Amino acid sequence: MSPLLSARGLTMQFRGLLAVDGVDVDVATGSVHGIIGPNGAGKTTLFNLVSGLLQPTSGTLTLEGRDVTASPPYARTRLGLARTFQNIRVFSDMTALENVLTGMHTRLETPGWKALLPGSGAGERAAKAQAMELLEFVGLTDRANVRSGSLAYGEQRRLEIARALASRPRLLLLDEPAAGMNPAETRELAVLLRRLGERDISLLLVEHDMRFVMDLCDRITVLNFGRKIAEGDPLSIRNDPQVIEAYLGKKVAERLSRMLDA
Ligand SMILES: Nc1ncnc2c1ncn2[C@@H]1O[C@H](COP(=O)(O)OP(=O)(O)OP(=O)(O)O)[C@@H](O)[C@H]1O
Repeated sequence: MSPLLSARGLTMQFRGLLAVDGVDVDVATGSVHGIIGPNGAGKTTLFNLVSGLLQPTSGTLTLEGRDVTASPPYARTRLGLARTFQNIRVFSDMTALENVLTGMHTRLETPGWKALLPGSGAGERAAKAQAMELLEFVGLTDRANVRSGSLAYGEQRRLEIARALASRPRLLLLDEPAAGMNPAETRELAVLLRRLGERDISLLLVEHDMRFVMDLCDRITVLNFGRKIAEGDPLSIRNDPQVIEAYLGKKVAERLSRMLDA
């Protein structure tokens, strides 16, 4: 089966700096794929290239076999790509339900926000029912009519995911989904993300929380100084000497390896 998302030689140069340097990545249908790497490795830049916020200096990107290298973000959304942001972006003055309805505008004939207007009848009811189903899926049914700005942090993150799901993505990009969460919220999030597979949604995520990444991902790509230095399942990545060295520095990695060998 051809990959859902495929990057070939993806490169992004900011003036003299190669933030992403000739990266090849395939995200398989049905997989949870993590991107990790030390600070400044190029993870966010890679993510912005995939979602279309940045145009690569060179390289190609295909989504289900279609070349989307030059497509703007909204066109990628129509083709099945959705994302959440590191700094949660919900509309804090809208209710949770209204936020999810805004996420439907890419695929509804009656845009989500219009469905909120009185008198839009069947369209309004159908859109609300779908939005409520998504709120139920993320565990926020009883918060539907609460102003989003007053939700707890972990709830806002789940709301952002519900809104992203409203565009019916095939691939959901999550930028540091566990950032700022307490351990209980992180565990709940992992359970929720695993259940996305039941909906035929694949995941590509950037994350610093190693335990979260190792527990959740089927496959991990490791970047360092913009280059891909390793790729594989969590166990092989955990034991990869180049990955250990990238995180710990050469000297510490060598000392650790000597200690483990002794
Ligand atoms: N718009 C930009 N202009 C110039 N340089 C940039 C720009 N965006 C990122 N960079 C540089 O590109 C490199 C990669 O940055 P990026 O934010 O992609 O790394 P990262 O792996 O996401 O880091 P972190 O884990 O700290 O978020 C860094 O050296 C960064 O300073």
